[in-house]
Amino acid sequence: MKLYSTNNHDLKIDFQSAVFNSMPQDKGLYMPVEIPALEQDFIQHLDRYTLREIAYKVSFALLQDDIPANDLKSIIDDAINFEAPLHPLDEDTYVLELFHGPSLAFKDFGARFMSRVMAYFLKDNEQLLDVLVATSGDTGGAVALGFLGVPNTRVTILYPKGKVSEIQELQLCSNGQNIRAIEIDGTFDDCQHLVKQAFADDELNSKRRLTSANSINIARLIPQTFYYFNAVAQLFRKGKREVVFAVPSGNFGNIAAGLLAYKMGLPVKQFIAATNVNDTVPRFLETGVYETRPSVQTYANAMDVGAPSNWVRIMALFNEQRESVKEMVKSYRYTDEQTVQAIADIYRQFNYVACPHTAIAWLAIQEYQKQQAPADDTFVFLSTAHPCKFPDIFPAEIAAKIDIPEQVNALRQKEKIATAMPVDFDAFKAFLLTAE
Ligand SMILES: Cc1ncc(COP(=O)(O)O)c(C=O)c1O
Ligand SMILES: N[C@@H](CCOP(=O)(O)O)C(=O)O
Repeated sequence: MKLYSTNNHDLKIDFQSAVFNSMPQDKGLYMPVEIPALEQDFIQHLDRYTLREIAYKVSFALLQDDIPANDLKSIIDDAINFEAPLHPLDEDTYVLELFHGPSLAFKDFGARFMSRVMAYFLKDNEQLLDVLVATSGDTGGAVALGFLGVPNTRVTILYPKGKVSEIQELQLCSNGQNIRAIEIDGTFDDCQHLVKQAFADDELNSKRRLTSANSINIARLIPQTFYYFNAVAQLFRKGKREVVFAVPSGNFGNIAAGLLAYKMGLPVKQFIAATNVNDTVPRFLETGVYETRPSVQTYANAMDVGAPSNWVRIMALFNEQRESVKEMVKSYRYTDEQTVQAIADIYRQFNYVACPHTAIAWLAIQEYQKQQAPADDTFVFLSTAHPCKFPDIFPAEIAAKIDIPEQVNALRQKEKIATAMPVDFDAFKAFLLTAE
């Protein structure tokens, strides 16, 4: 697969280079030069395939020139070793549960695939790979588990102090080995900015081999297409064909992957990007003005992103045409009060406990339904994290219903180890240069 920079269409590189360089020097993002259309026979008969078979077919269409078929299959089988089931709320509404991986968030798809792809490409005796990741809550934990013990790699996680849940923090800060955490006295956007500054710093790049495990890295995006195909496969088995996906969105990597799947031929009627009050994208779609703002802290903390890095990819998928994006992507925003109310409503109506991010996607479906003429649609909202990661958000009655997975009980026994740091690039650079 050849990739170009969204800031310079003449700059083209191969997949392996894009994985290790993660971001072009011109600060664009890498996108496939050509998006392969999947065979109609495969699309029409998705229901015949398992998640892993789908993952292999989709990734092979993209990466056949980069990773031999058998190696790709081994990577998939190792990385995607958990399911993404659809849970019915009613006849036409389903939750796509993406939290059955080790870190209990959808990030496991991207992080596990990416770590295995990097390990595959890394050669013995190469310079240590410094993997940087900014997190607003979930990415860091998934990346930590994805890279834990991977030889020749070292992960540095930056997270905003006081803005992640206790369980998320333990997932970031209790790994040891080749994983270390920095607690930044700022917002997620500050963390993301520090990481981007590191990639642009000549001295740092001459002395360290840096790469990103954020969704700016194309290796994170590809595996996130798998579960959209697999959701449609599950719906086909139920005889359902017209699907509307609602995606809780922050950095817009998840929905960008859904739109990539759509461009590869996945039949989808509509995407809905649901945000909290960090509403850069819904404002842009309404007004045409793309204005990033400092992020605001909310209950859906992993979506507290004021400058969503993947939006440029979505614009690129639609040839920079806002009107075309608007046709395929509706976008609505919600406050914390609405989020808490939605959690209670979902619980009361369906006896289902949704995390705050997931609840926002459900709200967006309600809004979309109000605005459209009735149709024979099936609604799928993505559940991006296990509710146990956010125990403080739920009223006691609902919290009591949450099944706590074994790995969370084990986490609570562990010690938090993190380096405290202000929002100061010099301090971050010194840390990367001096620490062994
Ligand atoms: C639980 C959860 N929901 C939603 C999101 C938003 O996803 P994206 O940043 O891909 O838009 C995130 C973080 O990325 C998350 O951790
Ligand atoms: N919501 C994310 C923020 C990082 O986004 P990513 O798209 O780069 O993974 C998180 O949970 O950390």
